[in-house]
Amino acid sequence: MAGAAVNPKIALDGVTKSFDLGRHRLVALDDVSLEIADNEFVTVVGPSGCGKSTLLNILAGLEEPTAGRALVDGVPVSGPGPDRGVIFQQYALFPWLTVRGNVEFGLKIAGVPRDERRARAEHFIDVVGLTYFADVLPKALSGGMRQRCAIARAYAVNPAILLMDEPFGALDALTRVKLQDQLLSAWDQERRTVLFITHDVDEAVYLADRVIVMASRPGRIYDAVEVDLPHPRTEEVRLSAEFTALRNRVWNSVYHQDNDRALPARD
Ligand SMILES: Nc1ncnc2c1ncn2[C@@H]1O[C@H](COP(=O)(O)OP(=O)(O)OP(=O)(O)O)[C@@H](O)[C@H]1O
Repeated sequence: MAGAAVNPKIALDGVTKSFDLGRHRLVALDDVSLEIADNEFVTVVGPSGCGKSTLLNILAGLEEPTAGRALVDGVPVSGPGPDRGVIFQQYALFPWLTVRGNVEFGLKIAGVPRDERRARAEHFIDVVGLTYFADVLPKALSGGMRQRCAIARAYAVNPAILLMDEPFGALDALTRVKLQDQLLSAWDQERRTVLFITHDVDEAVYLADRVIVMASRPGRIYDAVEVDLPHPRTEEVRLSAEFTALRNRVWNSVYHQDNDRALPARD
């Protein structure tokens, strides 16, 4: 099993997911087992179609495995829940609500009283650096700012787990780097268990405690790379020889995959 924690926050136990495509059956995930510790930041990289989103959707409770189990705190996932905040590439903000309104929305649904709602929203709007934009509508925000708003909204409901599916994929390189730093600084302040999907190997290494590399046909875990770079992650870390070595290691694992190999299961 890739990563064995004592009491894992998240566990995938022999998860297989296949889709019926009429005359064919597509195995999107084949016997995937993975454990993620509480407050661990795990990134997932791999070629297009290797099942990254399927894996995240199963954990989010949006898809059901065909075989095997997804567990959170030892309890099988049976649908979406407030313990798991999900952030997709397309920031799904309500266009008719201000930044504050968007961030408060989930709290309102959760029945959080007005004053506490306000205070919590304010705090997380601050954390993502949108203080001066709290009262504007999403249409007045740039793409990066909208994504920061989505992050504040996910953080505000205080989920123990953040599931992020290429959240910075649509952004320019500079905004992306800034959001990576902001996400890490938010994570340093308010630790969460994070599963973060990306196509960007540098991003995967920079953010993670551990990078999971997947392979396709069938989708499976191919490699797991521990990232022992210091925190806080700074530009110095990003430019260090240690970072480059890890990045090259992950790059090789993603782009020079040996089709017969899969990470052997640990006992
Ligand atoms: N609802 C579905 N019905 C049929 N096939 C699906 C469905 N969802 C995913 N698949 C297939 O499962 C495989 C894995 O898809 P998935 O989106 O999980 O891959 P991915 O690694 O996230 O890809 P990408 O990096 O391109 O976003 C793909 O071959 C895809 O076509």
